Amino acid sequence: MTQAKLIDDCFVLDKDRLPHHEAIEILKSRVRPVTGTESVSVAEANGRFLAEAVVSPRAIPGHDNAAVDGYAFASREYDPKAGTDFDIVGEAMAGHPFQGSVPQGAAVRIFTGAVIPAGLDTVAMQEDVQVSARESSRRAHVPAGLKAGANRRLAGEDTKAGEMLLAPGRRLRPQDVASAAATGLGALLCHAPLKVAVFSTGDEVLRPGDPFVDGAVYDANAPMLQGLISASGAQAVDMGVLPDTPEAVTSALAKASRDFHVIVLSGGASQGQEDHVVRSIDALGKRHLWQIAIKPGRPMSFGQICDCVVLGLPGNPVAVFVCYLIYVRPFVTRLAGGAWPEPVRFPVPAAFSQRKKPGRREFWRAMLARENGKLVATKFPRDGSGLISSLRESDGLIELGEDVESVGNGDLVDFIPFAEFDLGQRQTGLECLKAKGDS
Ligand SMILES: Nc1nc2c(c(=O)[nH]1)N[C@H]1C(S)=C(S)[C@@H](COP(=O)(O)OP(=O)(O)OC[C@H]3O[C@@H](n4cnc5c(N)ncnc54)[C@H](O)[C@@H]3O)O[C@H]1N2
Ligand code: MOO
Repeated sequence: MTQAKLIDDCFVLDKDRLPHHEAIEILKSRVRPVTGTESVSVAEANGRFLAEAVVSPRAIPGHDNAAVDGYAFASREYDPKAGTDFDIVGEAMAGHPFQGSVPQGAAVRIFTGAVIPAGLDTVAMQEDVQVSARESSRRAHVPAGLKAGANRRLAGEDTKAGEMLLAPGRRLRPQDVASAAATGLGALLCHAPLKVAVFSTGDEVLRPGDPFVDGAVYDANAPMLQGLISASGAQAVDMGVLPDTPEAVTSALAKASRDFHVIVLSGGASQGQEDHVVRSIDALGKRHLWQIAIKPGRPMSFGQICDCVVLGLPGNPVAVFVCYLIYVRPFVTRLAGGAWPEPVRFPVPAAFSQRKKPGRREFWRAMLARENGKLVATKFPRDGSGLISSLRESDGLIELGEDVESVGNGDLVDFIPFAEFDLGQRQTGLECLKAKGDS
């Protein structure tokens, strides 16, 4: 008797599933910024998506100014071989320019940031200058060896008037905000925050803090998603846990679709009888994709209810995390007014060997380590999609394309550090790197 082969690998059907690049194309083609714009004070603009270009109305710095505390003089009156004595005729301080004109043969006592008086172009550092008092006047001996223009910061050397500093769509980092603030702009036109509703689903899911019940799991996905969404620059609102009934899922989605730009759900994404997310999207709106040839995260779905985007992620926390970083994050960023972000993939040698099933894209959790002074990637030893420990203990993801069938020791793999997704670094990883050092 021949026995029918059981489907013992839940990914055997991958050939019929949407390839990763097609899923990305669908997401990219369906997306445009959906939020309005608002004027935001420059300090509050940190982390916001810029809606219009920042063009500098002025040159920065506005004047030639001193880079050090010392004595300003005219280089044409200075002998760089022998040094020169100058009469000190006044002072220039930051915010208090020297008033009047500087006579021939004279220098001005000057402090860092002060405007260099007209006619002068060079500053000698005070440590190098000998000052002597002679009758009522004071003289400064500037030693040999200074170049014309030394210790002078030129007007406009940082920024030219009319220069475009920041393009629309940029997510403003502290250094971008500094650059805009330095031009004198008090407020910037930014996109209003994207509002994202976060639902967990499943009769087994309890909220952290609830008393434990046999057979239950605590909701790890919603707090994680809230952190991921905030890290992407959007506003997450926790909408609680939905029970496994079609009525509950459908009515919650219908209501949230009126109040939010995006709904992100976890759980109930696959084909079980208690999995209602896809059926609810179909009933209320339009589904654009479901089932991608990737691991983890295959049952992810994407659709819309009127103008609200719905992203249904699988329940397994690792699948939630990976799907969010690879698909949801760029999508949310674009909807929020940003450019589609591409994380940098760093080629790093593998310090392990492992076979891989071809035909699907895989994302492996990995740690960085140093071996003989070189950075290498080690794979987290276990693959389970429920292992939150693997997310906590890794430094990033190794991305393996559809054609890859195995990774051998020393092969270069594409490693994406979590820092590429604005998720910071694993502190213990850094300590570990330091401890192992290059010794
Ligand atoms: N017969 C098949 N079974 C499964 C398939 C399949 O193709 N055929 N796919 C597997 C894969 S892959 C995944 S991923 C999961 C996805 O299923 P669901 O999205 O329907 O997820 P659930 O069944 O609701 O949950 C899966 C797992 O995750 C736990 N979970 C759910 N929500 C949370 C939460 N908020 N916090 C922590 N953990 C959560 C849940 O208890 C389950 O253990 O389906 C496979 N099965
Ligand atoms: O791919 Mo599921 O998404 O393994 O956990």
